[in-house]
Amino acid sequence: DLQLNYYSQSCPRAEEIVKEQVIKLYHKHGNTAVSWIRNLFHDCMVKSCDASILLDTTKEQKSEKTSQRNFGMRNFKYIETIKEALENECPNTVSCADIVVLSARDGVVMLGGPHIEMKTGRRDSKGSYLTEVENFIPNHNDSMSLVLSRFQSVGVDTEGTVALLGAHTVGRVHCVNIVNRLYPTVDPTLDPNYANYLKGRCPSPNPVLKAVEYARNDRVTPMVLDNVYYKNILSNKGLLIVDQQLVSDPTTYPFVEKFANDNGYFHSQFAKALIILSENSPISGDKGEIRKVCRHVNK
Ligand code: HEM
Ligand SMILES: [Ca+2]
Repeated sequence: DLQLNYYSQSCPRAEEIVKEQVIKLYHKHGNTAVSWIRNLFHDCMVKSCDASILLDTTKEQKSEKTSQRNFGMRNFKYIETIKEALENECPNTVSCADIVVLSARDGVVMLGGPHIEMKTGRRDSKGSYLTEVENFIPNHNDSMSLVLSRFQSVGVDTEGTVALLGAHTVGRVHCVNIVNRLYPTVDPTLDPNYANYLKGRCPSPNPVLKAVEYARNDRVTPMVLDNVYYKNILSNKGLLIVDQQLVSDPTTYPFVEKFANDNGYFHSQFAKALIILSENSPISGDKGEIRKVCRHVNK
């Protein structure tokens, strides 16, 4: 079972080592901290927090990273940097799944979010679940009722879902995920000045998939995990359809207002929901394994 400080006997400095590495990496590549938060969602949502997202494609199976829903995910190689630091001190002890969770926790702090107590003791999957990804991770233009039901299935309620989407207060979105709101006509729910900015970022209606054309999720404080996201969507400056729907849907709107008015309250609800997500069906006992390298299963 998961517990606080699971490694206190087997690797007393485990959490400290993860934090040191997250801080170091943040100072070299600030966007690593952003990636760690997205990693937690894309790993934990699909079956369990079991580091299945981290596995590379092999002869036997294709990586979850190849799913369209995981498009744009980056910095996986730096997970290995964290893992190597842990292996140096305590070989074969700390799971990649716990690295996913602890690095997200520390990434949140680097981006000015709350410190969140997270349990550890997860084990790593022995395979990936590419074909399952689309059953769990919603698309950027799915309906709010589908989004809410997906999160409900892992125990996150409506308020928690609205809080978790606040993660879109950091990072970027590639033009492929935006152009459907700009061309041939501008989505009427989009602020016209903001639409012009987005057209400047994404000048072509048919962007090349891998082109480095993207817009910041939040232009005001793009590297701070704050409630500006909610202020943006209240003024029709949501980037994705799913973001903007939080305002137009009457079940989510009250929470948008609450979070927009109170950053501390947003942080507390974000923390609560991230813990629930991080505890989604962990692998424990003698199932799974502790990977030696996060991108492939043990030989
Ligand atoms: C309905 C739920 C969600 C959908 C449909 C969704 C969709 C997306 C899309 C399409 C992108 C842009 C990818 C790209 O073009 O590069 C993105 C980025 C991001 N998402 Fe989500 N997301 C959802 C929920 C979440 C949650 C719950 C979190 C974390 C708690 C999260 C964290 C992030 C982060 C941090 C980025 C920026 C990544 C970067 O800059 O590298 N998302 N999301
Ligand atoms: Ca997973």
